[in-house]
Amino acid sequence: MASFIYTLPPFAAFTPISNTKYANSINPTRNNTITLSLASKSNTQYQENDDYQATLKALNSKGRFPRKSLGQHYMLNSSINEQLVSAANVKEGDLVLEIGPGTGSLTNVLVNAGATVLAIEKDPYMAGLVSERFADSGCVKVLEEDFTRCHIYSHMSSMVSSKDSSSEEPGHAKVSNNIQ
Ligand SMILES: C[S@@+](CC[C@H](N)C(=O)[O-])C[C@H]1O[C@@H](n2cnc3c(N)ncnc32)[C@H](O)[C@@H]1O
Repeated sequence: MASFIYTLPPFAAFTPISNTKYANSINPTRNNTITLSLASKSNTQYQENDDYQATLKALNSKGRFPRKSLGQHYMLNSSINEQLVSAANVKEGDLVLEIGPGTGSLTNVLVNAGATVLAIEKDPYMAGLVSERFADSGCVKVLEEDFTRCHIYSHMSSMVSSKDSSSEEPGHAKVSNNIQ
């Protein structure tokens, strides 16, 4: 598994920020029952806690198991996601392409950092889940697609233009993922 966030000084070179191997994630070989309950947003954060217990509880009720074929295992430690986002220096106004949001735990931290997120998720169930989770946020667009077949540029550029027209100082475009 590779876990990293790339920072693109507007559409320039990639710089890997971090690599976490299987730490604090649900192993798909474990017999965990998985359901994701959708948290309500607080005043400043979309969801305050995405830690192990919260995620297990969330993954519990719909009998949903991680699919090995899609390399599904989920980050259960919100502080690691916070470190990733901090290391990538994600700031208010940034536009982040997130490949494979899964449960949306990293998405949540990105949103709380002030980013707008384009999340591309191949699994229809997880895509629906993330869409629902962030439906009210106004800053997450979810595409149910295989990122290798997705016309990322057109989606990113349409989001960049809409952001540029609404802000005085455009942010950076960044890419994050945690896929196997
Ligand atoms: C290892 S999980 C990580 C989920 C989440 N980022 C986390 O850290 O908890 C990888 C995610 O990528 C998705 N995925 C795998 N291959 C993909 C592809 N080709 N295009 C889009 N999403 C993909 C999986 O369905 C899964 O939700």
